[in-house]
Amino acid sequence: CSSLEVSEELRQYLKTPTFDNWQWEDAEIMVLLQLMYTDLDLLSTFNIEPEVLQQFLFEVYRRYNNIPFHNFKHCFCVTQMMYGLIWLTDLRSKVENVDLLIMLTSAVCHDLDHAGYNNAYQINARTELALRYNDISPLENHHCAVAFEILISFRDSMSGSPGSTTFRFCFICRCILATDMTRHNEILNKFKSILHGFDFSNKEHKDLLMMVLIKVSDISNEARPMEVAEPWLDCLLQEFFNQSDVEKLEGLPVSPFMDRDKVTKPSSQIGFIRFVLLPLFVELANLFPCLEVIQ
Ligand SMILES: Nc1nc2c(ncn2[C@@H]2O[C@@H]3COP(=O)(O)O[C@H]3[C@H]2O)c(=O)[nH]1
Ligand SMILES: [Zn+2]
Repeated sequence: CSSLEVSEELRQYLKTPTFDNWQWEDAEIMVLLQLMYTDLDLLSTFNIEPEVLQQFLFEVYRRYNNIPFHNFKHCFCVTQMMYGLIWLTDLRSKVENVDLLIMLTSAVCHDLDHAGYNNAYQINARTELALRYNDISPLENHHCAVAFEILISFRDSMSGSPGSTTFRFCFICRCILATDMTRHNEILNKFKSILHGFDFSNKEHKDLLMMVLIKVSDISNEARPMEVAEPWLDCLLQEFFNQSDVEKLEGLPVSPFMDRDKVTKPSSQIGFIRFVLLPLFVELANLFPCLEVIQ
Protein backbone atom coordinates (compact mmCIF):
# COMPACT_ATOMS: atom_id res chain seq x y z
CA CYS A 1 0.00 0.00 0.00
CA SER A 2 0.99 3.63 0.08
CA SER A 3 3.38 5.16 2.55
CA LEU A 4 1.08 8.14 3.00
CA GLU A 5 1.78 9.75 6.32
CA VAL A 6 -1.48 10.47 8.07
CA SER A 7 -1.00 13.55 10.20
CA GLU A 8 -3.64 14.97 12.53
CA GLU A 9 -3.85 17.92 10.15
CA LEU A 10 -4.69 15.64 7.22
CA ARG A 11 -7.32 13.83 9.31
CA GLN A 12 -9.05 17.13 9.99
CA TYR A 13 -8.65 18.43 6.45
CA LEU A 14 -10.28 15.26 5.12
CA LYS A 15 -13.42 16.20 7.07
CA THR A 16 -13.85 19.50 5.22
CA PRO A 17 -15.70 20.19 1.95
CA THR A 18 -12.72 22.20 0.72
CA PHE A 19 -10.58 19.06 0.42
CA ASP A 20 -8.57 18.98 -2.82
CA ASN A 21 -8.64 15.55 -4.48
CA TRP A 22 -6.18 16.53 -7.21
CA GLN A 23 -3.18 16.42 -4.86
CA TRP A 24 -3.39 12.67 -4.34
CA GLU A 25 -2.47 9.52 -6.22
CA ASP A 26 -4.96 6.65 -6.34
CA ALA A 27 -2.92 4.63 -3.82
CA GLU A 28 -3.10 7.56 -1.41
CA ILE A 29 -6.80 8.00 -2.06
CA MET A 30 -7.24 4.39 -1.03
CA VAL A 31 -5.63 5.18 2.32
CA LEU A 32 -7.84 8.26 2.71
CA LEU A 33 -10.94 6.13 2.15
CA GLN A 34 -9.77 3.71 4.83
CA LEU A 35 -9.21 6.64 7.13
CA MET A 36 -12.85 7.69 6.73
CA TYR A 37 -14.09 4.27 7.85
CA THR A 38 -11.63 4.25 10.75
CA ASP A 39 -12.36 7.76 11.97
CA LEU A 40 -16.10 7.07 12.00
CA ASP A 41 -15.30 4.05 14.21
CA LEU A 42 -16.87 1.74 11.64
CA LEU A 43 -14.08 -0.85 11.79
CA SER A 44 -14.29 -1.30 15.54
CA THR A 45 -18.10 -1.14 15.66
CA PHE A 46 -18.57 -3.76 12.97
CA ASN A 47 -15.51 -5.90 13.62
CA ILE A 48 -13.96 -5.30 10.25
CA GLU A 49 -10.26 -6.12 9.95
CA PRO A 50 -8.28 -3.28 8.32
CA GLU A 51 -6.95 -5.75 5.72
CA VAL A 52 -10.49 -6.76 4.77
CA LEU A 53 -11.53 -3.15 4.28
CA GLN A 54 -8.41 -2.62 2.21
CA GLN A 55 -9.25 -5.61 -0.01
CA PHE A 56 -12.83 -4.45 -0.34
CA LEU A 57 -11.71 -0.98 -1.41
CA PHE A 58 -9.24 -2.49 -3.84
CA GLU A 59 -12.02 -4.49 -5.51
CA VAL A 60 -14.05 -1.30 -5.73
CA TYR A 61 -11.06 0.50 -7.22
CA ARG A 62 -10.66 -2.23 -9.86
CA ARG A 63 -14.27 -1.90 -10.92
CA TYR A 64 -14.12 1.81 -11.73
CA ASN A 65 -13.16 2.50 -15.31
CA ASN A 66 -10.49 4.77 -16.63
CA ILE A 67 -12.86 7.34 -18.13
CA PRO A 68 -12.85 11.15 -17.91
CA PHE A 69 -15.48 11.75 -15.21
CA HIS A 70 -17.17 8.70 -13.68
CA ASN A 71 -13.91 7.23 -12.44
CA PHE A 72 -12.36 6.29 -9.10
CA LYS A 73 -11.50 9.91 -8.29
CA HIS A 74 -15.18 10.84 -8.69
CA CYS A 75 -16.06 7.96 -6.37
CA PHE A 76 -13.59 9.39 -3.86
CA CYS A 77 -14.95 12.95 -4.15
CA VAL A 78 -18.53 11.86 -3.60
CA THR A 79 -17.52 9.74 -0.62
CA GLN A 80 -15.38 12.52 0.80
CA MET A 81 -18.24 15.03 0.49
CA MET A 82 -20.55 12.56 2.22
CA TYR A 83 -17.93 12.14 4.93
CA GLY A 84 -17.55 15.91 5.25
CA LEU A 85 -21.32 16.34 5.52
CA ILE A 86 -21.50 13.68 8.23
CA TRP A 87 -19.04 15.72 10.34
CA LEU A 88 -20.44 19.14 9.45
CA THR A 89 -23.98 18.17 10.40
CA ASP A 90 -22.88 16.15 13.43
CA LEU A 91 -24.82 13.24 12.00
CA ARG A 92 -23.07 10.81 14.35
CA SER A 93 -25.22 12.07 17.19
CA LYS A 94 -28.41 11.73 15.13
CA VAL A 95 -28.29 8.39 13.30
CA GLU A 96 -27.00 4.90 14.05
CA ASN A 97 -23.54 3.68 13.10
CA VAL A 98 -25.02 1.25 10.60
CA ASP A 99 -26.55 4.23 8.77
CA LEU A 100 -23.13 5.86 8.52
CA LEU A 101 -21.70 2.61 7.20
CA ILE A 102 -24.45 2.46 4.58
CA MET A 103 -23.95 6.07 3.57
CA LEU A 104 -20.20 5.77 3.13
CA THR A 105 -20.41 2.41 1.35
CA SER A 106 -23.20 3.61 -0.96
CA ALA A 107 -21.05 6.58 -1.96
CA VAL A 108 -18.03 4.35 -2.54
CA CYS A 109 -20.08 2.01 -4.76
CA HIS A 110 -22.44 4.47 -6.44
CA ASP A 111 -20.90 4.60 -9.96
CA LEU A 112 -19.20 1.17 -10.15
CA ASP A 113 -18.33 0.08 -13.70
CA HIS A 114 -19.71 3.26 -15.31
CA ALA A 115 -18.62 3.17 -18.95
CA GLY A 116 -19.05 6.89 -19.67
CA TYR A 117 -22.40 6.80 -21.48
CA ASN A 118 -25.50 7.95 -19.62
CA ASN A 119 -28.93 6.33 -19.30
CA ALA A 120 -30.35 8.20 -22.30
CA TYR A 121 -27.63 6.65 -24.44
CA GLN A 122 -28.17 3.19 -22.93
CA ILE A 123 -31.87 3.40 -23.73
CA ASN A 124 -31.58 4.95 -27.21
CA ALA A 125 -28.79 2.58 -28.26
CA ARG A 126 -30.68 -0.39 -26.78
CA THR A 127 -27.61 -1.55 -24.93
CA GLU A 128 -27.41 -4.77 -22.95
CA LEU A 129 -27.89 -2.81 -19.72
CA ALA A 130 -31.04 -1.09 -20.99
CA LEU A 131 -32.48 -4.43 -22.10
CA ARG A 132 -31.55 -6.11 -18.83
CA TYR A 133 -33.22 -3.43 -16.73
CA ASN A 134 -36.16 -2.59 -19.01
CA ASP A 135 -34.92 0.97 -19.49
CA ILE A 136 -35.37 1.66 -15.78
CA SER A 137 -32.26 3.36 -14.36
CA PRO A 138 -30.03 0.93 -16.29
CA LEU A 139 -26.78 2.43 -15.03
CA GLU A 140 -27.77 2.75 -11.38
CA ASN A 141 -29.15 -0.78 -11.37
CA HIS A 142 -25.85 -1.95 -12.79
CA HIS A 143 -23.82 -0.04 -10.18
CA CYS A 144 -25.94 -1.81 -7.53
CA ALA A 145 -25.44 -5.21 -9.12
CA VAL A 146 -21.67 -4.78 -9.17
CA ALA A 147 -21.72 -3.47 -5.60
CA PHE A 148 -23.61 -6.58 -4.48
CA GLU A 149 -21.21 -8.83 -6.33
CA ILE A 150 -18.31 -7.30 -4.42
CA LEU A 151 -20.09 -7.12 -1.06
CA ILE A 152 -21.25 -10.74 -1.28
CA SER A 153 -17.70 -11.92 -1.89
CA PHE A 154 -16.81 -10.29 1.44
CA ARG A 155 -19.79 -11.69 3.32
CA ASP A 156 -17.79 -14.07 5.46
CA SER A 157 -14.89 -11.78 6.24
CA MET A 158 -17.15 -8.92 7.25
CA SER A 159 -19.33 -10.89 9.58
CA GLY A 160 -20.43 -7.81 11.48
CA SER A 161 -21.14 -5.66 8.48
CA PRO A 162 -21.52 -5.23 4.72
CA GLY A 163 -22.15 -8.83 3.76
CA SER A 164 -24.09 -9.85 6.81
CA THR A 165 -27.80 -9.87 7.35
CA THR A 166 -27.51 -7.20 10.00
CA PHE A 167 -26.20 -4.91 7.34
CA ARG A 168 -29.10 -3.46 5.45
CA PHE A 169 -27.90 -4.42 2.02
CA CYS A 170 -31.05 -3.22 0.35
CA PHE A 171 -30.67 0.27 1.57
CA ILE A 172 -27.33 0.66 -0.19
CA CYS A 173 -29.28 -0.15 -3.29
CA ARG A 174 -31.91 2.49 -2.58
CA CYS A 175 -29.21 5.09 -2.05
CA ILE A 176 -27.46 4.20 -5.30
CA LEU A 177 -30.75 4.14 -7.23
CA ALA A 178 -31.53 7.61 -5.83
CA THR A 179 -28.61 9.03 -7.83
CA ASP A 180 -30.53 8.67 -11.11
CA MET A 181 -31.12 12.35 -11.97
CA THR A 182 -34.42 11.59 -13.68
CA ARG A 183 -35.70 11.07 -10.12
CA HIS A 184 -34.32 14.39 -8.91
CA ASN A 185 -37.63 16.25 -8.56
CA GLU A 186 -39.46 13.27 -7.13
CA ILE A 187 -36.88 12.90 -4.34
CA LEU A 188 -36.51 16.63 -3.76
CA ASN A 189 -40.27 17.11 -3.47
CA LYS A 190 -40.66 14.20 -1.08
CA PHE A 191 -37.86 15.62 1.06
CA LYS A 192 -39.48 19.08 1.06
CA SER A 193 -42.77 17.57 2.16
CA ILE A 194 -41.25 16.02 5.30
CA LEU A 195 -38.86 18.84 6.20
CA HIS A 196 -41.37 20.53 8.43
CA GLY A 197 -41.46 18.24 11.43
CA PHE A 198 -38.41 16.25 10.37
CA ASP A 199 -37.74 13.50 12.89
CA PHE A 200 -34.47 11.54 12.93
CA SER A 201 -36.16 8.64 14.68
CA ASN A 202 -38.71 8.32 11.86
CA LYS A 203 -37.28 5.72 9.46
CA GLU A 204 -38.98 7.18 6.41
CA HIS A 205 -37.52 10.61 7.19
CA LYS A 206 -34.05 9.25 7.85
CA ASP A 207 -34.03 7.14 4.67
CA LEU A 208 -35.02 10.13 2.58
CA LEU A 209 -32.31 12.24 4.20
CA MET A 210 -29.72 9.59 3.32
CA MET A 211 -30.89 9.63 -0.29
CA VAL A 212 -30.66 13.42 -0.37
CA LEU A 213 -27.17 13.33 1.14
CA ILE A 214 -25.82 11.00 -1.54
CA LYS A 215 -27.48 13.11 -4.24
CA VAL A 216 -25.97 16.29 -2.82
CA SER A 217 -22.56 14.64 -2.63
CA ASP A 218 -22.88 13.35 -6.19
CA ILE A 219 -23.40 16.81 -7.68
CA SER A 220 -21.26 18.79 -5.25
CA ASN A 221 -18.24 19.61 -7.40
CA GLU A 222 -19.41 23.18 -7.86
CA ALA A 223 -19.66 23.59 -4.09
CA ARG A 224 -15.92 23.03 -3.85
CA PRO A 225 -13.16 25.64 -4.21
CA MET A 226 -12.73 26.88 -7.78
CA GLU A 227 -9.36 25.18 -8.28
CA VAL A 228 -10.94 21.84 -7.36
CA ALA A 229 -14.18 22.32 -9.28
CA GLU A 230 -12.77 23.64 -12.58
CA PRO A 231 -10.86 20.53 -13.66
CA TRP A 232 -13.94 18.43 -12.82
CA LEU A 233 -16.04 20.41 -15.27
CA ASP A 234 -13.47 19.73 -17.99
CA CYS A 235 -13.67 16.02 -17.17
CA LEU A 236 -17.47 16.06 -17.29
CA LEU A 237 -17.59 17.91 -20.60
CA GLN A 238 -15.01 15.56 -22.07
CA GLU A 239 -17.26 12.62 -21.20
CA PHE A 240 -20.38 14.43 -22.47
CA PHE A 241 -18.71 15.37 -25.78
CA ASN A 242 -17.43 11.87 -26.26
CA GLN A 243 -20.96 10.53 -25.84
CA SER A 244 -22.53 13.07 -28.19
CA ASP A 245 -19.86 12.39 -30.83
CA VAL A 246 -20.73 8.70 -30.69
CA GLU A 247 -24.46 9.50 -30.80
CA LYS A 248 -23.95 11.59 -33.93
CA LEU A 249 -21.97 8.79 -35.55
CA GLU A 250 -24.61 6.23 -34.67
CA GLY A 251 -27.52 8.47 -35.69
CA LEU A 252 -28.94 8.55 -32.16
CA PRO A 253 -30.64 11.53 -30.48
CA VAL A 254 -28.12 13.97 -28.98
CA SER A 255 -28.82 15.76 -25.71
CA PRO A 256 -28.20 19.50 -26.21
CA PHE A 257 -26.30 19.72 -22.90
CA MET A 258 -23.75 17.23 -24.25
CA ASP A 259 -23.32 18.68 -27.72
CA ARG A 260 -19.90 20.28 -28.28
CA ASP A 261 -21.48 22.60 -30.86
CA LYS A 262 -24.01 23.95 -28.35
CA VAL A 263 -22.42 23.83 -24.92
CA THR A 264 -20.18 26.43 -23.35
CA LYS A 265 -18.80 26.13 -19.84
CA PRO A 266 -20.78 29.07 -18.39
CA SER A 267 -24.02 28.05 -20.07
CA SER A 268 -23.70 24.51 -18.81
CA GLN A 269 -22.95 25.59 -15.24
CA ILE A 270 -25.38 28.48 -14.76
CA GLY A 271 -28.45 26.38 -15.46
CA PHE A 272 -27.17 23.38 -13.57
CA ILE A 273 -26.30 25.38 -10.46
CA ARG A 274 -29.46 27.48 -10.47
CA PHE A 275 -32.02 24.81 -11.29
CA VAL A 276 -30.50 21.58 -9.99
CA LEU A 277 -27.77 22.08 -7.43
CA LEU A 278 -29.03 25.08 -5.44
CA PRO A 279 -32.66 23.96 -4.97
CA LEU A 280 -31.36 20.70 -3.49
CA PHE A 281 -28.66 22.29 -1.34
CA VAL A 282 -31.09 24.91 -0.03
CA GLU A 283 -33.47 22.24 1.28
CA LEU A 284 -30.64 20.39 3.00
CA ALA A 285 -29.50 23.67 4.56
CA ASN A 286 -33.05 24.18 5.81
CA LEU A 287 -32.59 21.06 7.89
CA PHE A 288 -28.98 21.87 8.83
CA PRO A 289 -28.57 25.66 9.03
CA CYS A 290 -24.82 25.20 9.59
CA LEU A 291 -24.50 24.23 5.91
CA GLU A 292 -25.09 27.77 4.61
CA VAL A 293 -21.31 28.13 4.40
CA ILE A 294 -20.89 25.73 1.50
CA GLN A 295 -23.67 27.15 -0.66
N1 LIG B 1 -23.67 20.68 -16.07
C1 LIG B 1 -23.27 20.01 -15.00
N2 LIG B 1 -23.78 18.80 -14.73
C2 LIG B 1 -23.33 18.15 -13.65
C3 LIG B 1 -22.35 18.66 -12.79
N3 LIG B 1 -22.12 17.77 -11.81
C4 LIG B 1 -22.93 16.74 -12.04
N4 LIG B 1 -23.67 16.96 -13.15
C5 LIG B 1 -24.70 16.11 -13.73
O1 LIG B 1 -25.37 15.51 -12.65
C6 LIG B 1 -25.41 14.14 -12.90
C7 LIG B 1 -25.43 13.29 -11.69
O2 LIG B 1 -25.58 11.95 -12.14
P1 LIG B 1 -24.59 11.38 -13.25
O3 LIG B 1 -23.31 11.04 -12.57
O4 LIG B 1 -25.29 10.36 -14.02
O5 LIG B 1 -24.27 12.59 -14.26
C8 LIG B 1 -24.12 13.84 -13.68
C9 LIG B 1 -24.09 15.04 -14.60
O6 LIG B 1 -24.93 14.83 -15.70
C10 LIG B 1 -21.81 19.94 -13.11
O7 LIG B 1 -20.96 20.49 -12.42
N5 LIG B 1 -22.31 20.55 -14.21
ZN1 LIG C 1 -21.65 9.90 -9.44
